[in-house]
Amino acid sequence: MEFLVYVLLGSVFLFYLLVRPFLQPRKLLPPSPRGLPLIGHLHLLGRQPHISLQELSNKFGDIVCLRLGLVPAILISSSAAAREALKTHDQTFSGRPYFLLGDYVYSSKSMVLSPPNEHWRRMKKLFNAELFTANRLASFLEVRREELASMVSFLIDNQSRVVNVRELVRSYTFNTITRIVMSKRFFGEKNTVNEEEAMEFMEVMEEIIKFGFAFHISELVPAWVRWIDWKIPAVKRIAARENIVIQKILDEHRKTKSSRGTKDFLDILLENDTEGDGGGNDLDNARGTIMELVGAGTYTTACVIEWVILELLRNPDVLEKAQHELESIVGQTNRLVEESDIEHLTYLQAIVKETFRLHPPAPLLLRMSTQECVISNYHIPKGANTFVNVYAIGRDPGLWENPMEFSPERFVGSSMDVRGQDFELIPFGAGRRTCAGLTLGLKVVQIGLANLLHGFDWSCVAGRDYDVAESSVSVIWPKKPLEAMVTPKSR
Ligand code: HEM
Repeated sequence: MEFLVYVLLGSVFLFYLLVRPFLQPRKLLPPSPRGLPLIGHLHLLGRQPHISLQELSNKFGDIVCLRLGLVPAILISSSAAAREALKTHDQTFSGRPYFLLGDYVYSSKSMVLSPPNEHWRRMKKLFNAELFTANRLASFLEVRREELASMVSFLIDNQSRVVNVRELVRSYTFNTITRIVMSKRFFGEKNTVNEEEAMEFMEVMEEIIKFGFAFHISELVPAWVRWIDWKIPAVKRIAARENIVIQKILDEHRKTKSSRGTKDFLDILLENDTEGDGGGNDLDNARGTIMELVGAGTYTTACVIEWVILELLRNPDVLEKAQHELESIVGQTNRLVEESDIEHLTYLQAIVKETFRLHPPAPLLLRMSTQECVISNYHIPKGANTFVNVYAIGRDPGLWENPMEFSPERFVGSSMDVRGQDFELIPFGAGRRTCAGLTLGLKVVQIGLANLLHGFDWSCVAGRDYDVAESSVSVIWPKKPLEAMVTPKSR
């Protein structure tokens, strides 16, 4: 008898398990293309994922459900859905996907790659209260001026020669950011490091960026099987190399402390390092953060300036208008354009916005849903890697008239901005994971450009292509490094 009761209860329980999925209200997932076993939709990403994903959303809609390996993913490609995700559900989408790099190279002390954990919150507070305040940024005004002057004098010395614009602007943004972050200058005559050290730093940084932008098996499987990733030894080697480079910087930084008039970011990070071992040896926080700040702040700013110059060479009427504005606001003088001039240079600001619209350096925002939610009536599962396609939004014909045309005029008289409030244009992201260096990044771009355009005439090099093909790795540069003829204005 007892046995029969057990059998009956067991059968009822089994029946419940079988029918349970049908009793619950069905959750409507976003549409999804047909995937392959194991890899899911990975093969659809191609060499330029922002473009492949844009094509996918043209077919399947603003929100698409994907699977990358065994990890669920969501693709968002409209400004309305981006607003819902990054504003209405800001906290839910404040996660980042898992990156192998974050675990090993940054010892889980990355700001950019961390989930919204205690470490990230502490760093965010420090960034907002100490590093990126208006006063702190003002304390580096002279650094920015010196680097502008140095770029200008390089061009005067090399006038009427073909200039490699990528090298020129990369040196400018690199020197500016590394001086602010750690009082070091890597390029040019007055560099504070020797060539070998500069090469090593750049190589490590590029290795990290390249590694970070590739997919690795551990990023495509559940957490408990990440150990199978055969790239772990490679990432450990990169971490070891990075450690040596950073340790050198930290040792030297400590020695030169008394000679620094202004505190740099590293000084502040070290003063606030309560997570390290306190003995001045570990300093994981500072280690990861300085490399990240340099990585996040240099290539992005340099590539925007390069895209602007390329678009101006393709659109000489826009170039002429920008130079005309500069002459009328700054005057026909040989002085540097100052940061205080920028607010009056509205056409220049419109050019920068238009370039961000067509060529956002980071075309995909990478987030992770930290809990379930509903967007545009679709169910979004917890733990979904989420791509917001900033590139597709910037070229959406439903939002922009003649979206493929470079036309800064569309921003003249418009209050639309790049600071994360207008979801049609979010090159710096939006919400709580928005770019921490937004204000600094914009300053470096705008003032760099203003001086390049005010002081010099620009023209194409005969026989060179000036198309807008894009590179396929890391931040999105023009495919070929831009070259141009640059002549100082005769005044
Ligand atoms: C034109 C220049 C720049 C562009 C276009 C840019 C773009 C971005 C984007 C798209 C993100 C991800 C935002 C999101 O997920 O919503 C980001 C994050 C970040 N950026 Fe920038 N960035 C620029 C300059 C800088 C500079 C100059 C720095 C610092 C020196 C910086 C530091 C960071 C950091 C620390 C994060 C991570 C924030 C977090 O995860 O909480 N960026 N940036």
